[in-house]
Amino acid sequence: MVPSSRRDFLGVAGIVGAAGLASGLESASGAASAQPAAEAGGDLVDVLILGGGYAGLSAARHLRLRGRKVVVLEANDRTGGRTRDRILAGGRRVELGGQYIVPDQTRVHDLAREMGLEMYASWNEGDWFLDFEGRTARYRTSPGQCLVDALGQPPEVRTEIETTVQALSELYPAVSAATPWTHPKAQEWDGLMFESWLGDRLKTSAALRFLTLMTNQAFSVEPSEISFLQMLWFLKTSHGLPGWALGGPQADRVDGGTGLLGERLAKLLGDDVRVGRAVRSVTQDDRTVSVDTAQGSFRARAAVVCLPPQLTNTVRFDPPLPSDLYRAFDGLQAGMTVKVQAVYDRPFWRELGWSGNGIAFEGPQAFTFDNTPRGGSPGVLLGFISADQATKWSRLAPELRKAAILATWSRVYGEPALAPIDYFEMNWPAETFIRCGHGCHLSPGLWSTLGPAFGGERMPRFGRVWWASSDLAKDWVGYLEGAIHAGEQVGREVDVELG
Ligand SMILES: Cc1cc2nc3c(=O)[nH]c(=O)nc-3n(C[C@H](O)[C@H](O)[C@H](O)COP(=O)(O)OP(=O)(O)OC[C@H]3O[C@@H](n4cnc5c(N)ncnc54)[C@H](O)[C@@H]3O)c2cc1C
Repeated sequence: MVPSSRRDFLGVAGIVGAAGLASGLESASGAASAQPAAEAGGDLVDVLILGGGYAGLSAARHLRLRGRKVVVLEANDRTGGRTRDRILAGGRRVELGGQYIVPDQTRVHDLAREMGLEMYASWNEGDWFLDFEGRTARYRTSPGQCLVDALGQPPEVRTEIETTVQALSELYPAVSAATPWTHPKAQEWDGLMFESWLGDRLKTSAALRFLTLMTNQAFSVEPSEISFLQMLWFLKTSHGLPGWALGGPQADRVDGGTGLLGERLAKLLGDDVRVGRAVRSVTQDDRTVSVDTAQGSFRARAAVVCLPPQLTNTVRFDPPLPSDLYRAFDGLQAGMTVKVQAVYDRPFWRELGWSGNGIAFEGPQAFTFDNTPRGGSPGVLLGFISADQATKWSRLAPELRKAAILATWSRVYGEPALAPIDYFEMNWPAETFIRCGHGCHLSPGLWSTLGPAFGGERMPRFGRVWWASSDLAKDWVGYLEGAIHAGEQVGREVDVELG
């Protein structure tokens, strides 16, 4: 496809303010076929994709399906980004990163089907535990049911929690996922910390603790780190509060793991995926983009940066990024999530009537889920350590952390929980090429001023360089669905511009 008119095309160029860089993609098209193999990196390809997570792989696949020649440059020695499986003794896999998929996330469901993998429901039979203020409650949960009753608190706590969740639910739909700064109250809400908004409403400390924990778990942040606008935007792009964060059951899983799903997607692209290629710099002129790695240079007519976006400024851009785009990326703060898992020969807690799911307000791992692979063996307990708890516990010696985590589980499930046959942790913010948990958020006050740099309805762009990642998606931000959504959207936008 070609831009509908020269004027439309220049309109896009005007948006990115790229000092003339955006013009000329159409003529580069001719140049690509007439003058291939122009430099050390080999052939001039259509599009270089920087980063081989779900966003990068989805963009590459989309462009490949439209006949574009693409090369994916991935820094790590594997693709998949924030997904990865660990293969247990016996060959079953468990997920170390993103794993749960809700029914509405149709892109992941479709991808799993296409890659020959089935989805299955997370385990939710049996009782949940709730550790709160020195008391362990045992309760049953079902879709739509909230754990508030199990807190054992006076009725006003329940009322405060319910009315606050209701107030959020009424406000977030009016915030645009693509252009949150256009809301009439955007500036006011971007200057208001979510913590202050909660503090003004809540009179009981139990309600505040509950809503803080929910924020930590659902979005990997503290209410003191984000503006009220950021919170409403999170809710908008996540389609509301996830049911599990209120004590409902977890979503579905991919049989074999989301790591395997990413591996199959990468396999489709074959040799066009190059691992071990950490991008150091991106240079563009009005015809091509050159990308430099320690293992050589590559050249294309366009490039898509699919890194975790808060790592954008670890790459040198020539010409430099416009100041608003640079500052917008610079203003992204990483959320914190660490996953810990203990493996047992069988899910023995199920025999005691426990589901293997629960919530501990005091434990390092606030949420626990039964992560046993489909088929029921071996038994796996999964814990999430999030936000400030993750920062605090990451500083401690691994033995201390492990002891505290297993102690939480043994208080509920008894002594066998202290003796797993395998135990492992995945600290995503400590990973060199990830450096964040589920995702990231903009520092308070920046949405209303710098938000437009992220492209509005379109993906961010500077000349011949575009961006895509789950954190920049226009829907399902911070989810695998968002990564695919962003990858496909950028694929469409680049394809149109290449003509
Ligand atoms: C602990 C945890 C739990 C999660 N749980 C869920 C869940 O249950 N459900 C869900 O849907 N989502 C979940 N997510 C979120 C989901 O995993 C992410 O949204 C998604 O994987 C992000 O994909 P991406 O392609 O945008 O980015 P990434 O997966 O981060 O990919 C970016 C890629 O860029 C590469 N890279 C970095 N620097 C360079 C460089 N200089 N040069 C070249 N390559 C580079 C990285 O190595 C990486 O492969 C979770 C995430 C975490 C961390």
